[in-house]
Amino acid sequence: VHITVRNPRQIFIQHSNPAQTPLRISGAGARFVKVASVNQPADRLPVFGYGFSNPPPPLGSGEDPATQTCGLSPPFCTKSKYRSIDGSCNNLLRPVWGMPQTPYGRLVPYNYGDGVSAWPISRSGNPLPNPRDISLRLFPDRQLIDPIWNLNAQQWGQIITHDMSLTAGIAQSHADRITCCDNNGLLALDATTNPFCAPILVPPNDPVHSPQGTQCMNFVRTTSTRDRGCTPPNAPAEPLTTVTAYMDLSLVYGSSAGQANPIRAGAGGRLLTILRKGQEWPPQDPNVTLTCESAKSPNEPCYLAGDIRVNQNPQLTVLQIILLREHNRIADTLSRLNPHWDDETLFQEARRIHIAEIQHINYYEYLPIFLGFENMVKNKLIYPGAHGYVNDYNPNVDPTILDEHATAAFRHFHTLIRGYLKLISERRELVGAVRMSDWFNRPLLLEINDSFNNLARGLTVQEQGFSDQFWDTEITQFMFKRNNTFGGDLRATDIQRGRDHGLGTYAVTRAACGLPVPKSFRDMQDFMSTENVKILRGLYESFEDVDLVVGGSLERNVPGAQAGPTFLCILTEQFYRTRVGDRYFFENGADRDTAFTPSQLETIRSGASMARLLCDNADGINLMQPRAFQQISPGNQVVSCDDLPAVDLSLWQDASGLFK
Ligand code: HEM
Repeated sequence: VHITVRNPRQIFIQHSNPAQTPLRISGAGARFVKVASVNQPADRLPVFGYGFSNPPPPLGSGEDPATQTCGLSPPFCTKSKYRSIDGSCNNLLRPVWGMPQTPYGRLVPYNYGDGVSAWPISRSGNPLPNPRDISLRLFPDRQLIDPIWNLNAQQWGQIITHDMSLTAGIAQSHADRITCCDNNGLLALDATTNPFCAPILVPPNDPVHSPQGTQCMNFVRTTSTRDRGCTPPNAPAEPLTTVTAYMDLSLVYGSSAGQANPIRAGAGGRLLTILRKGQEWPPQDPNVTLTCESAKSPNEPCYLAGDIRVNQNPQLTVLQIILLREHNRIADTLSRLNPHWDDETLFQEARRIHIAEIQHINYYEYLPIFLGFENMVKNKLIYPGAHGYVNDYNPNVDPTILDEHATAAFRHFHTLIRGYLKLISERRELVGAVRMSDWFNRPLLLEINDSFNNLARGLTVQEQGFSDQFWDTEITQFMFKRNNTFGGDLRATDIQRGRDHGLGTYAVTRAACGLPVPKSFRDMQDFMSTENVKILRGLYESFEDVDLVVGGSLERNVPGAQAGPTFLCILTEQFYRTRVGDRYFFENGADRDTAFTPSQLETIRSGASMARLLCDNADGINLMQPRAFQQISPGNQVVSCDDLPAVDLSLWQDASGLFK
């Protein structure tokens, strides 16, 4: 069945039997008819289903690179075969696009209380409903699990997130730099005086926190262009992101030379590792007490990587380590094939192959699960079965991460999180489980006995949570609880962050997506359940006040996808831009200096898979199901890792010495 959401912009989703969907996904086990290579004219506007074109101002029309980087010196570009570490010069005409320390992009105008930076308010001028109250009433814990996809699908989403954005000035894992609400849940002196403070107040009827006497949860506002003094007086504050926007594994390699250099080994093109009990682990963070605040001793493992969030939760850290080892595995193989290559060539070539593998996994294996296969094909996000290059790079498409994506739509997938993590043996038997909140910011767990391998297998065996309005209490009652009985609430934080960034409301964003716009609470029943609309009516004064973060998460999922129409619109737009706005996207062959050879591209397409990534980089994993984002099932049984296709790195052998 084709589902068509109303004109002029449309979402097409093929409603297919979900059990069959995975068979359509590329990677291991894909069956596609080959099509010829695709050439998109480079100067076309993004002909994308939703029609957001946001054409950039013509060059020379006052676009000032210095303001775009908020005071940092604009980059000087030389054309290179390799991506820069900070994303600069990916777009040769607009070299700051996608760089760290630049503002998030926007689909709809800012919605601050005063149009500049003040906290958003309701139409009537009254405060918006309390975010913790909204969380308690609309996002409770029901433990509904996904029948098809495993925890790896959930966890990989966080990897993609960390590759794409990071709010400036916010720790997102360890203690914030400003205390608006102290560790005992009491309002601090700064709460009312520090302009960065917007603590989440605990409502008096909070069944969890009120009896404890907890008044608040800490919340620090994101650093914006105004805070850095690079916005004119009456222009809206633009929140900043601090990592590269590109899908370039910045979480592995860092987003600046200062981050990248300390994690490089300086020989063999490798990243730095420490050998313990015969396995490679990331280097130690020099500031254990700050970074891994839950560590009981400064000698506990606390990792340093390209992203400051690396230690945040055990399964995130498992995947970061898998990615670190994959880089070194590629570098070691290249070094054997090409003994004449120096450290820099080996590093850059390994990085380039690694990024291509992950882009392939992200677009052809992961995203179709959440955005819907047909939706991605129709909107030109993927070209399944393509043979040869897909030349769709468009220098007019800005790859900057949209605030609506990072602060609302992609955060919806916090709903998939499971609070207890299963430990699974090689025989795929349950050997234990850990509670997430016992191990936030404490990666020691991974090095206890065989936990790393057990957790990695657990990712592929345990079910992810269902994509719905139900959230696990480990992240709504116990997040970063440290030594306390209870902790923070990620859902309330997401709602508060949306307001902090002045996101447009739910109704305004629906309009921007070309979706039917509600004219009353009652109209909202077309997109969400009557019970939820009733609760919304009890919380908000007007349907026009409903936050995007809240309304978007309550919509019924579009068949074949794991989000409602509004979030699907935003996600599809973002991942379109991320692909088409990246000159180095792995399928792009328009520029011979940066392209893979046709045979290299084919081996990435046929050999890179999530299953192979896990097999190759966890010592104890010798068996894996081919579709590693999907639970083990009759059509997806574990097989020997040796039977899974692999990327043929011999195609990078440089016998002629021409490479260097
Ligand atoms: C156990 C898993 C996870 C935990 C504990 C977690 C926790 C957090 C926290 C604490 C923040 C910052 C909140 C704030 O202060 O605004 C955040 C941000 C975010 N999370 Fe998660 N998260 C998890 C998994 C995921 C997953 C699976 C996704 C998506 C598939 C996701 C998407 C995002 C996004 C897009 C942001 C905003 C990033 C930025 O621009 O800074 N997270 N998460």
